[in-house]
Amino acid sequence: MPLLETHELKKYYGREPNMVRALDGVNLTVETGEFVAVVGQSGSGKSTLLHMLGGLDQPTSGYVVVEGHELNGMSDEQLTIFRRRNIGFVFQNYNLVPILNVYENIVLPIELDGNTIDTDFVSEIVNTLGLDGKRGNFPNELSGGQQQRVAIARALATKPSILLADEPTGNLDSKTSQDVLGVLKLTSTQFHQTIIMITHNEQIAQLADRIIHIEDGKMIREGCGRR
Ligand SMILES: Nc1ncnc2c1ncn2[C@@H]1O[C@H](COP(=O)(O)OP(=O)(O)OP(=O)(O)O)[C@@H](O)[C@H]1O
Repeated sequence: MPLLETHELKKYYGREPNMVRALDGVNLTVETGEFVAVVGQSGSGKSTLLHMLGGLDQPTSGYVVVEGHELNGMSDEQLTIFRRRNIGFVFQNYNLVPILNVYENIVLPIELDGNTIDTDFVSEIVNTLGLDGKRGNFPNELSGGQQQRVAIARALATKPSILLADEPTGNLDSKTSQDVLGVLKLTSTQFHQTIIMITHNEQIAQLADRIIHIEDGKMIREGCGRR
């Protein structure tokens, strides 16, 4: 069974004659441990797809199955819990909590779910992501690249089935982008973490195992990255 599967996924906004077909019949299958990049131009439907995969929004028709759970049948409350336990999100703007330090930001989702912190695992993440010396720092004391590392660490801390990254290097210069992408790649190999990353940048997408091109809400072709 694939880790994630979509079937004829559609998301339409508005009504005819002005209806926007943001997603128009996407059939996608992702296996455990894969690093998949979804590439497309602005307005091609990338964010809409990611929102559907992460249960942040409901499709017009079609469905998404993650680890055997069909997201579309879930109530908002069930979805919130499902997301917290199964999906790690990394956004362009980091979304860190400014009044919490690095360590507190990383373990926050675990605490919100009422779980005991696996301190060995969190330490492994913190060390792997090069944040050991920054545990007590606050987000405003970190560079953009460091903040994104914290966001990635936070996403990994709950051991999610899937990490969804939405233009994770969109706010970073090219050198820092390479650094953060290296961290994502390391995450994929070291923790065997399944990752779906969206980007408009072909070069960035090359880092993934598999590249899916999307245009006008449709998957137009698929290829392999450079690895
Ligand atoms: N809430 C909404 N209401 C109406 N139209 C929307 C809404 N959200 C997205 N769209 C439209 O759906 C299409 C796909 O948008 P989406 O944000 O998924 O594209 P994208 O590939 O992520 O673009 P970008 O790279 O610029 O973020 C666009 O035409 C957009 O204008």
